[in-house]
Amino acid sequence: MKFTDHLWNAALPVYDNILAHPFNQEMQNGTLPIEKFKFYIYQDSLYLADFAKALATAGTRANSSQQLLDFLLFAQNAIIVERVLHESYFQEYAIDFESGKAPGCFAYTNYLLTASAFESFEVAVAALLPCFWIYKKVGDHIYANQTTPNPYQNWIDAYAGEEFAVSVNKALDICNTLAEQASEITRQKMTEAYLTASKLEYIFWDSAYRLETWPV
Ligand SMILES: Cc1ncc(CO)c(N)n1
Ligand SMILES: Cc1ncsc1CCO
Repeated sequence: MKFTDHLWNAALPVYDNILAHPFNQEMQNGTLPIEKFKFYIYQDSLYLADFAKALATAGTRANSSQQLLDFLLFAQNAIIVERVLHESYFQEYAIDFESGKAPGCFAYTNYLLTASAFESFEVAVAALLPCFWIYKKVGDHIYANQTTPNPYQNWIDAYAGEEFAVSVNKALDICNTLAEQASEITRQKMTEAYLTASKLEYIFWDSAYRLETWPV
């Protein structure tokens, strides 16, 4: 069994809860209120900016120039995706939030930045993997089960698309290669990091659905 199969099994309950979350259910049937989508897009632009930094930071500790290049390309793609959000949704929906990160986004980005800088490369990769893999799985699931026409079609297509799949498969391969050469303790830490980041993915969607704010 591949290490990533083990990771998938470990976080399966979290994934099932992500699919069942009203944000994704309503995204799938096209009824998600637009204020919630706008809030999500704004939070996601803040997320992607830090995610790009985390990917580049993790890359600096890669074991080979190929892995460094892969992570730098992921970082570049995350910046490109963030810019597309600004050029498309921010214009279309006149998004003009100034509130900054909600607690869910804050928790997730800080976790990824910390893991990418202060954990081993192996653990950093495991922490960054749910951003790829869970989004791909959720995108594919929604694409296959969606109501058509759907106002969120562009978003769905981006994550169900073939271009994104290439990056996801590359990240999975790197994670498996690292796990094969790692000690059992490191593999346990990788599983822990993967689980934490998966739960933070859930928290991120839940935060958007609740239009989460900070206590005053
Ligand atoms: C919160 C979050 N996780 C993952 C992705 C996909 O990279 C995204 N755009 N946003
Ligand atoms: C995982 C991920 N999400 C948005 S961009 C990116 C890197 C893909 O190359």
